[in-house]
Order: sequence, then C-alpha cells, then structure tokens
Amino acid sequence: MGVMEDGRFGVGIWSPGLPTYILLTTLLAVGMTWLYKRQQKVWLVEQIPGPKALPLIGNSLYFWDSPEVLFQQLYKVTEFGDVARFWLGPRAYCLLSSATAVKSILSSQKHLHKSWDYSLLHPWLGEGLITSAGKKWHTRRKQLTPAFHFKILEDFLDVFTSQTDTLVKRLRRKADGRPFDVFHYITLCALDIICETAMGRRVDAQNDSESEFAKAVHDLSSLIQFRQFRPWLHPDFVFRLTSHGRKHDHCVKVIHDLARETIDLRRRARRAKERGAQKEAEEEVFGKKTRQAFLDLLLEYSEKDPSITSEDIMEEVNTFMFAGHDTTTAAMNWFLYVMGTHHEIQSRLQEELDAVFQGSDRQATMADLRELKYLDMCMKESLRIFPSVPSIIREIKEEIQIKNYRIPAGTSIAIHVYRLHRDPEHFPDPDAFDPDRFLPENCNKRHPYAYVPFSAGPRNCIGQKFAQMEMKVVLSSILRNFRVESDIPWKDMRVLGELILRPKEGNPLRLHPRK
Ligand code: HEM
Repeated sequence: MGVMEDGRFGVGIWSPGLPTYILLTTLLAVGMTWLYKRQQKVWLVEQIPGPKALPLIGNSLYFWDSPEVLFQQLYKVTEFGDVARFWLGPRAYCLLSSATAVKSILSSQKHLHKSWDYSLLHPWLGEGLITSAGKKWHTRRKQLTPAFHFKILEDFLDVFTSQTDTLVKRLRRKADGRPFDVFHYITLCALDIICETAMGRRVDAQNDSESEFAKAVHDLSSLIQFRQFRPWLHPDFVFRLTSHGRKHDHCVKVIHDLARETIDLRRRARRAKERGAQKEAEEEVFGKKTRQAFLDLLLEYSEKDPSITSEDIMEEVNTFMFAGHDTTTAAMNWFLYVMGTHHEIQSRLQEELDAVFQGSDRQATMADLRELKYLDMCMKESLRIFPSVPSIIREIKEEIQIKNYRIPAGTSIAIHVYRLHRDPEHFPDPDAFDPDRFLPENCNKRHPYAYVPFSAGPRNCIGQKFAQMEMKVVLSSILRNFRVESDIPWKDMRVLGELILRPKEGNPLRLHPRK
C-alpha cells in the first residue's frame, strides 16, 4: 500500500534503490553466515553426551533449583562421561572430569581466558589477576610472582601466628564440649590475616564484630555467589533495582574506600621514608609494628613503572583479599570437620604435633611447619575430598579436540574438580578419607592432573604456598589446643558448591581443651 502520484492510495510495487539493495544483501549474507556458524557450533556441541536440551533455554530448567540441588545436578552431568555438555540458554558448556581431559585445558598456553561467569567479580576486582586475560594478565602475573617468594612468605609467619593466637583465645571461651559453629570464627581469622598481609592494615575483625569492612567483604562474597546462579539477576540494571544489588554496591564502596585510603596512606609513609621521617609516618598510620605487605611491593613496582596506576594496585589488593580469604576459610573448616569425624586420624596427627612441639605453647616456626608431614598429607586429602574451588571455568577462543570431541571456539569449559578428585582410577574407594594417598610413593605414580585443588599450569593459584603455610599455622595450633568432634556423619553433610565449596549449615563442632 502506498500513496500514488495523483494523491490516491493504492497498491504499488516497491523498488529499492541500489544502496538499499546492497545493504539488504549484505545483512542477509551476514545473517546466513552467522546462522551457518551457529548451527555448526550447535552440531559439534551436540555430538558430546549430556542431558537433553530444550530450544532457546537449553538445560536451564535442569539447574533451576537451590544451589545445593544445582551442585548435585552438575555432578549428575558428569555421569554422561568425562567429557559432557550442557547449555545455559544459548551458552554451551563442556564439563571435564578426568585427568586426561583436564590436562588438555590446564596444560595449555593458549586456553587461558576466563569464562563469562567471572564478570560478576568485575565490580569488586576490576581486571585483577583472577579476571584479566591476554597481555595484561601475562604482565601482571610476571610482576606479582616475586611477591609470593619464600622469603616474603616467611615474613608473614608473624601475622599468621599472632592472629591464630587470637583465634585460639576466642575458641577457648567456647570449648566446653557443647557444639557451636566454628565457621564464622575461622572466617574472621582468615580475614584478619589477609587484610594484614595484603594491605598491611589491621582491621581486627576477630575483636571487632562490628567492623564495617569485614562485614562488607563477607557479605559481598555471599552476594556474588547468590547472583551467580540466578540468571535474571545477571544484567546490571536489573540487579541494581533489587535490594541485593543495592547492598552489593554499598559493600563494593566500603571496600574500595578503605583500599583507596590505605593506598594513599601507604604512599605517604613511603614518601616520608624518603625524607627520613619513616618511623613517625608509619607509626602515625599503621601503629607501632610495620612489615612489608603485598601492597608495599605493588607500590614499589609502581614507583619504578609509572604505567601502574593506583587503580591497578587496588585491583590486585582486592583480588588478593577475595582469593585469599574465602578459599582458605573453606579449606580450614572442611579440614576440622574431617578431623571431627575421623578420630583415629586426629589422634595420629596430634601425636605428630606433640612430638614436634613437646607440649609447649611456643609459636610455630618455619622449621616446625616443614616437619609436620602428616599434617601436610591430611590437608592434601581434605582438599581432595572438599576442594575449596569446586570448578574452574575457561572460555576457548579457538576450536580444540578433547578425546574424540571437537569443541568449537566460544564454548565455556568447566573443570569439575570435585568429581575429578573422586575418580576411582586414581583414588580407589574415593569417598574414604585416607591421608596415606599422599605418601610420596603413592603420589609419584599418580597422573599429574588427577589432583588439582590449586588448579595447574600457567594460571594456577599464585597463593598456593601462602595458603598452605597459613593453614598449617592455624590448624596445627587449633589441634595442639583442642580435640574436635563433629556430630554430623559423613553421609549427612550437606554441601553447597557455588564459587566456593562450603558446608551448607555451617560447621558445628564440639571442642575439648587438651591441656
Ligand atoms: C586453600 C586455599 C586456596 C585454594 C584452594 C585456591 C585455589 C585456586 C584455584 C583453583 C585457582 C584457579 C581459579 C581459576 O582458574 O578459576 C586460584 C587462582 C588464584 N588464587 Fe588461589 N586458592 C587458595 C588460596 C589463595 C590465596 C591465599 C591467595 C592470595 C593470597 C590466592 C590467590 C589467587 C590468585 C590471585 C589467583 C589467580 C591466578 C591467575 O589467574 O593467574 N589463592 N586459586
């Protein structure tokens, strides 16, 4: 229908001009190419076994449940095979759960991009080491690796032991044999440790339960996990409209404000040092005792390389705070739960502790930590059964072949660490807690990618040694002082597998003083 030359309405034949014709043809060609590529991708992904997917929504309904059930459903997907697939809306995921399959990704120098899922961390962490990719990640990783050198970690021993002393004092008040949730106690201790080592600032969360900063870090971790599996909350503008979104933004602000303030103060202290007034400046800002924190190293780098801005430094400080607090908290809680349900193993470990410390109250030294071999094996076995990071997700930028499957570019590859660690081929009777699996003679024969609680390859955990040292100090001290018992049998323990694997209903333990 159109307006004719004499002004009457009538049916006319529309004839497009050349530019319109070219535009339409180009659009059609682009559309057809996209469709063809998409179909090819879908076809390739569909060759991989997995639960039946519906058009458009894929397997979203399959995962439409509480985080607890969702984790169980994800586990069920691994039953389709060690290479399995599922769809979340239009997004294709490939789930790997055997050492040979996992090796293809973790050992690669190419597949180092994090998946879309990590973008939920951007408001807090920006593009720090966990979330960045490409050249930025590579440069940062090289710059930050020396910050985790053995000599620097040795300096942190002091922080670990003094914060652990506070924890033990607090636990002693609760050690009357009645059950109480230790989860929160461990969280605050881990938070104090990471604040002091990353920022060089004591927030004293253990003694100040009202600490706004500690609460913000804790709440923000929970909010991010809450948002992760609720796709309707993923668009920022929707999330901001909810009370969770507003709380999220408030927590980010509290954390960023304190980090920014600390960076400024620390800069001032360093400038004062140059002027020879270091002692006064540091005491004014941080109290009497100061030690080199990660932040100082970052500031040192930025003084040599002005391209490193305050915002860059903040990204990394926040990244360490995030990566170094929830993970160790979960690992220490699972360890104590395991000890509370395996009394003979606990007794054997306490024999080792008594032999090394001779019943004294002295603080642990680096030499002690090296001697605690059985503790080391128990920690490894505990991280096998309850890995703090239950899955690692990457996005591949080019096609890859894993076993018999061609996996197209753009697919998210999820490594199911929890299932991988239960492969009976490498861990017979996988649900049994047996630290002897980590005797040197048993480890030597094992596939190098069968056990990866700290990931592996170029993007492995930069904080692994820090975490192991912290855990040894805290856990040895708790077990020197208390016997722990849990009333929750192994089979009844409810597990929440979000960003971090945690006990759904906290960690109620009975503590009995040993002396
Ligand atoms: C028991 C404690 C810990 C466990 C189980 C753990 C586990 C992991 C895992 C599995 C990854 C790889 C994540 C991924 O690719 O998605 C990772 C990365 C990372 N971890 Fe840890 N972590 C622990 C403690 C720490 C600590 C204490 C710090 C810092 C002080 C830290 C800092 C980091 C950083 C910065 C990355 C990113 C590395 C990169 O991409 O280059 N982690 N961690």
